[in-house]
Amino acid sequence: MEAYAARRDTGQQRKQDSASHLFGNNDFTWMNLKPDHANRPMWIDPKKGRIIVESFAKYKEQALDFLTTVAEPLSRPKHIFEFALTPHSLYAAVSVGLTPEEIIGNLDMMSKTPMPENIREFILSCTHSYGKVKLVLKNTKHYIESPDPQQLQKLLQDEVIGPLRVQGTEEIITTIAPKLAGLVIPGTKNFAGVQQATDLRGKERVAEAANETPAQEDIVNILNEDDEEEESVEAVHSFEIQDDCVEIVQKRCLELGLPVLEEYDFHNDKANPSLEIDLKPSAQIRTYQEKSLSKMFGNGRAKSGLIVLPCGAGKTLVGITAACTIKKGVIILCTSSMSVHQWRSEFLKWSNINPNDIAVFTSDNKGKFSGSTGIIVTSYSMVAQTGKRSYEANKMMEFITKREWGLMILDEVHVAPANVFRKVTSTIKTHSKLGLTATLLREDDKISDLNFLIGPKLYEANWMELAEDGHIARVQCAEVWCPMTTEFYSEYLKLPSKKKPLMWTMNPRKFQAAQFLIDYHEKRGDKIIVFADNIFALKAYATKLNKAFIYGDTGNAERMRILENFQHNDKINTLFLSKIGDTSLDLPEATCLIQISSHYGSRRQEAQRLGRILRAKRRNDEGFNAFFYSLVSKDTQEMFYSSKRQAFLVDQGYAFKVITHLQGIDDLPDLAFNTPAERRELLQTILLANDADLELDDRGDDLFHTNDGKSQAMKKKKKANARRTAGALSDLAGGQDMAYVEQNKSKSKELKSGKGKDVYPDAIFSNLCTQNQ
Ligand SMILES: Nc1ncnc2c1ncn2[C@@H]1O[C@H](COP(=O)(O)OP(=O)(O)OP(=O)(O)O)[C@@H](O)[C@H]1O
Repeated sequence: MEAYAARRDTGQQRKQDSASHLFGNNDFTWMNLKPDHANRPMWIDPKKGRIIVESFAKYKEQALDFLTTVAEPLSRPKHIFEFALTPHSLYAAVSVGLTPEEIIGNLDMMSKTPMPENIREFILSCTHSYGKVKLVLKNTKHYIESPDPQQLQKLLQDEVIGPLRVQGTEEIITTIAPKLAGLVIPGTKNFAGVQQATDLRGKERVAEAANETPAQEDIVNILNEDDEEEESVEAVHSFEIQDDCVEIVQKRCLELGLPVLEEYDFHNDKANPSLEIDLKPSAQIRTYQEKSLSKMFGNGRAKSGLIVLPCGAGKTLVGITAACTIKKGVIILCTSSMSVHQWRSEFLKWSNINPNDIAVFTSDNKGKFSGSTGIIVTSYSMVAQTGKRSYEANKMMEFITKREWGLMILDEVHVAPANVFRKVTSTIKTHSKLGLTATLLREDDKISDLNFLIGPKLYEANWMELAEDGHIARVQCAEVWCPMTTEFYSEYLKLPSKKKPLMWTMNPRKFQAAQFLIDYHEKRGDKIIVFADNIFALKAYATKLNKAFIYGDTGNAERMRILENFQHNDKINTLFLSKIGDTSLDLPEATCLIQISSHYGSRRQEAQRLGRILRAKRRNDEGFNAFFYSLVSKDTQEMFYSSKRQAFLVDQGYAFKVITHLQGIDDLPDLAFNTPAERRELLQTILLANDADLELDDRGDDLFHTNDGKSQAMKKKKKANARRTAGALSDLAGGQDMAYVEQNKSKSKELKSGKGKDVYPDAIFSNLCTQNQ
């Protein structure tokens, strides 16, 4: 993009005034405003292809709708939204059926200034070859298909792709490809509630259009245009490629500037048996779910790609509706066996699928469906496993790999490593792939792999919009700055960098802030999750404050007992969790999060943790807000990591308030580490901490993770190295200081012994929630 800008942005006449120097190279006053610019919602930066939308503009909704299809959302704070045109976003736009001319025309129409020439060129150069080549699966064979036979000849002459054509097959096959008129997705247009909403939106737009200037009318008309296409026929040409080389061909085509689109003409698939499945009439798809699905099924075929919706926004129902639309065999891959069972029960809840037609494949269950086709729900690890399998597991894998699937749903796509996807997508033959995730963030930068392993991003929801509509909770975010005590800070400066994180986590002022916030929110009636990656800190905080905690080594039965108490026992309102609680944790009772230690600058972890309160049960109570606090030790490196972590959420429109002093903290009775002696003792403990104490919980970030053989072995090895015991702590601390470790009996132990197991009936619990509104 910058290269285009450099070529084009020369010698433009800038209007100089007294403020011009403040804008430097970003002074775009030379661009002429259109006469009716006030009615147009956006600006296009001619240098970087960035698009700025005024959130207060009249047609912002239509502009956002269109931009979600053609551009990547970068940031969506309250008043200004920023998008970027990128090769990937334009690829996604073409894949949902937009032509380069439509993209340019619509952008130009909505822009306050004429479309910059270099942006026009950029769009044309990125899109002229997109959509020309498709990957199609027919009768379990893979074909490269194109309406242009010359394009295929070029590919056949390519040194990488040429040899991958299946020998002995016709060089180029020509067939007729019917194009379908507008498709009706079950549940999105058929159901009464949604139909009414759609009608209403349509009427509002027509009424508005009656009072528009010509330019506005254009915007309304073009954006309201349906995707309907005339029934037409055209010739398509194809050649067959070897099944195990699909990825090589896809990668090579991308290098040649011909990204391969995967499309499935499921209406005309007579080779695969149809599945009896429909959404139940009670299932009403929400507007954003409908929008995301319309990107997948835009031109009557199923396109492979990624749908990004925040935690708790209903990705499962999106997947189920996709399955009900395609009505062929479906395979679903999840991150844990817990979610495998959740997916199956959600299918039974939302659709009329016969329970015999949906089976699960986990280490404990190897069921098959009874009919000629059906649904299998399994986990990535079951399919990608490399070691020796049991006889039944082998049979099951054969059952899965020997057939052709209509749809593969990949849940939580950002979590599994790229090589696992590679294994899954290359061993299972499927016509279309749908990846679901809350964030496309990976700290290992492997996210771009998803683009050709699964497909482009088809839709990304706006978190703030969903919160406004009550689909996810509104969250108030705050960063609490905790000064280091003098003695801690002078030691902090001297310590080697690997010991510093423990110092900023165990900072006594941070401890006090956590204690105060827990007390404050418990009194408000909140249920609080405190996150600490460092296990030493997790145990120290929880023990001192007499709260329950769960980390990697907590056994399954104990985890369940603690979680159950947290949900239903009004005496257990705070739960300390290591990073194993970052994902998959469904605790809609939780309304407040406090983060005391985290994985450095991980934006993904920050977003996942916030996700734990987005589905708060009370989200639709009037005036309800959930709270997310990040406690940060002032003047330490943690400040830097903290701002890095927040970047993604800030881009989603969350504003982090900085709290430098917690009102009333000094009046809290029994404030921990309030005397110099206590603080000195704590400092001694930290200075003598061994390497194991510095470790973060690396037992995966899934609370319901069931360890396979390998991770069990790792677990044992870890245990042998770790020397973290109460005894060690007290030994180091000296006589009177033993109080620190032993004075409070662990809440977790209390729960284990059954003492705290006082499960209140739901009625009392919900009464408690409303009282403390
Ligand atoms: N259209 C809808 N109508 C009613 N309820 C819905 C709808 N869509 C989703 N839900 C409900 O919202 C809740 C969250 O849905 P789901 O578990 O699919 O979210 P998710 O996006 O997968 O979240 P996570 O990323 O945390 O797993 C569920 O209780 C689900 O039943």
